[in-house]
Amino acid sequence: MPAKQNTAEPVVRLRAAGLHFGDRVLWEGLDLDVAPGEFLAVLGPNGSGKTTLLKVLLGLQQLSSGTVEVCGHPATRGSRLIGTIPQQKAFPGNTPLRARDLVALGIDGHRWGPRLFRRRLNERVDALLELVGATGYAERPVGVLSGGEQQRLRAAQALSDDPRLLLCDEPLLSLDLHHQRAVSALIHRQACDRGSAVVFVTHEINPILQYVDRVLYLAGGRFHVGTPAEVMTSETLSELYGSPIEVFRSNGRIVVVGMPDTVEHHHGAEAASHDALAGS
Ligand SMILES: Nc1ncnc2c1ncn2[C@@H]1O[C@H](COP(=O)(O)OP(=O)(O)OP(=O)(O)O)[C@@H](O)[C@H]1O
Repeated sequence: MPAKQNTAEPVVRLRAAGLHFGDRVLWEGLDLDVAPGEFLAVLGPNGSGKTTLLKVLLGLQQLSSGTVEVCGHPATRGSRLIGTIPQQKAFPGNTPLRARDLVALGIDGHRWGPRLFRRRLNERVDALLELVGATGYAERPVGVLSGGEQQRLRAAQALSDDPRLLLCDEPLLSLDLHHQRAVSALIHRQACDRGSAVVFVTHEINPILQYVDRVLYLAGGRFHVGTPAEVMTSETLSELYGSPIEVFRSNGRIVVVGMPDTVEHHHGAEAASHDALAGS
């Protein structure tokens, strides 16, 4: 049950979704709706399939079983309804783009017509640069910017065309605390004010805890969906990981103790045991 009671058609609809590579099961039997304006955090250890889930929504990865729809249609590549902040990779030093050119690339000019395009494009780019605190380096080549400066531009680019679905793959990596707060607040505003559904992959829930409606936790071929209060508990995480884990709350932060170094992936029929855990 979504935390927000939203009767609108879901932006994301996964039904009986399964994904495996060979006999290695990432997840199976995943039923999940993400509503307009909902902020879903996707957590889980390395290799649990978080980025692969985003690829499925982008139409870049076929499901092994089940169906996936985005805005009522099967997920397809190149959808302009989706904005993405990808996992960070530095731009090469000689990338022939200024910061503002990168943001402008995300904007679909056809919406405004050619005559108005140039002026309104510039206004929109200026507004986005200001939102992410990048006005000061708008004219600099992206290849010479720091990792955090580049990441703020990716956030601006992802929001530039007002996406119905915003996919974020660890977007806070390499941002200092101030800009972590600014970028996560910006993403949250996009959900609240513009009704975008947000799917936010992260290893660290605390910087976004105040914004998260629900968590999809993937681990070892199993998953659990629910509010942070339902999922981030000693009982649920111990069940998911198959070993004792303690979850504490302190000063509004969640502290998880006892994570195993490696997580066994379930294979074939064995993975069906996730059913008892699926809370969606
Ligand atoms: N096309 C593919 N063929 C085979 N295996 C793949 C393919 N794509 C992904 N995998 C495997 O699926 C697993 C999940 O990968 P994914 O990148 O989704 O993990 P993740 O949860 O995002 O991890 P991380 O936290 O490390 O970023 C990995 O073990 C990866 O090697």
